[in-house]
Amino acid sequence: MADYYIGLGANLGDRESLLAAAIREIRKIPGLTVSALSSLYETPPWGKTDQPVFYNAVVAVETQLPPERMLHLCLAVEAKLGRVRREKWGARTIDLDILWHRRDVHTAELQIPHPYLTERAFVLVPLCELSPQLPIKGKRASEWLSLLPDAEKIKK
Ligand SMILES: Nc1ncnc2c1ncn2[C@@H]1O[C@H](COP(=O)(O)OP(=O)(O)OP(=O)(O)O)[C@@H](O)[C@H]1O
Ligand SMILES: Nc1nc2c(c(=O)[nH]1)N=C(CO)CN2
Repeated sequence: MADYYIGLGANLGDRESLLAAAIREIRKIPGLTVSALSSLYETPPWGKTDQPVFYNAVVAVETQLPPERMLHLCLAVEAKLGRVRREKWGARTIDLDILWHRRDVHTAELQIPHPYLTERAFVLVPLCELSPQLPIKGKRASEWLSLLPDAEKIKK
């Protein structure tokens, strides 16, 4: 089990290069190690379905950095890679979400586990590749995934 799991998504531009660039930027952050990378997945848009197909992946991170600092570092990586916020759940060049941390966080700015984690096969499939036993809200990650009907639409 890692200290953090971070979800990466992109559905605009060169999606594979953008995810690779985001992982490079995360690796550059002092005081942090990326200990595992999931496969890259092609995933149908969730939530707002009239937008391009996404690429998604998850990285496992080891660090003592606190969650608020991790959020600001993730937002800085998004800004560096040209993320423009237009609409909720809309198309984006890059999105970094803090999916899970060793301790839960519930502040105005940050919710960990990520509020939609257990509803999103595009997150749970790569997360389960890394850590199927991860405890999330009283169940294992793999149990949450088994409850989702659209898991087979997530392709490596
Ligand atoms: N676990 C989390 N990881 C990242 N951002 C979070 C988290 N919890 C709350 N937030 C807040 O969400 C904001 C980012 O929202 P963003 O525009 O990326 O939403 P979205 O990607 O469209 O939707 P979603 O958050 O459902 O994936 C951040 O500025 C942050 O304050
Ligand atoms: N497949 C997929 N769908 C999404 C994604 C995403 O990363 N992948 N991100 C969203 C908002 O964060 C909304 N919908």
